[in-house]
Amino acid sequence: MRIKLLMICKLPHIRPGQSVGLLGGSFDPPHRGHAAISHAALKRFGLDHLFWLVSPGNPLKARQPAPLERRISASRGLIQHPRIHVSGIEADLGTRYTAQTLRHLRRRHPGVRFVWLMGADNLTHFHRWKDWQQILDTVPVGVLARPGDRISSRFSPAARIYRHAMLKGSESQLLARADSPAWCFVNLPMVDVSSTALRARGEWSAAQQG
Ligand SMILES: Nc1ncnc2c1ncn2[C@@H]1O[C@H](COP(=O)(O)OP(=O)(O)OP(=O)(O)O)[C@@H](O)[C@H]1O
Ligand SMILES: O=C(O)c1ccc[n+]([C@@H]2O[C@H](COP(=O)([O-])O)[C@@H](O)[C@H]2O)c1
Repeated sequence: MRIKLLMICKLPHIRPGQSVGLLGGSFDPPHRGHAAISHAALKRFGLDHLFWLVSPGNPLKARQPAPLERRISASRGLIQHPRIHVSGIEADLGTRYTAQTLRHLRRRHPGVRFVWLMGADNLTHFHRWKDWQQILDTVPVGVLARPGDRISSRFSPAARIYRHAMLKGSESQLLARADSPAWCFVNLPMVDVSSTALRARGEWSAAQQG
């Protein structure tokens, strides 16, 4: 039983020396914006693999998301790429906070270069996350531009406090192999879509079609 649990709690496909992006999110529902930043992150940060960590629930959001199985299945329907994998690893690990998830994954995958990925809106509020400085001090962070937050996020408390650790967009290929703290903001053609807007329009099931 214990052996089975340890196997489930590992991310498949990855090996020491590889660089692996982690995009955590509610994916309630998944949409084109998630796909666009994933493709951009693979390319701009030179990642070998990218995992969507479909979260049991954002610890800062009171609203209960749709059932995890539904969000995972919709995510798998939306993203089909040989190096992008959809996972419910946080539910398997029993973690909810990103710092906790990263601690588990780094322990279980020594030698793998994890990169935490997020849209610019999350950089704006990053200083409210549990152990946010520990995240930045231990794992490179890639931030993808998002409509509405592209400029303001760069003046957020986390961005200001860690300004010394910022790589230029033109240095994005260095991020995965950089010593922490290191973070990099990349611009990309932005996709103005959010799960909130899709839910408000009652488009949850149509979202898979993008
Ligand atoms: N259109 C987008 N452009 C850039 N980043 C995005 C976009 N949509 C989502 N992201 C990023 O993807 C990650 C997961 O996002 P999430 O699943 O919360 O989607 P969301 O559209 O932000 O949802 P909600 O509207 O419910 O907050 C977050 O880091 C978020 O910043
Ligand atoms: O660890 C935290 O304190 C924390 C606070 C807010 C959000 N997160 C994570 O950030 C990711 C994006 O969340 P969301 O709800 O914007 O999709 C998701 O993996 C959440 O678990 C994590």
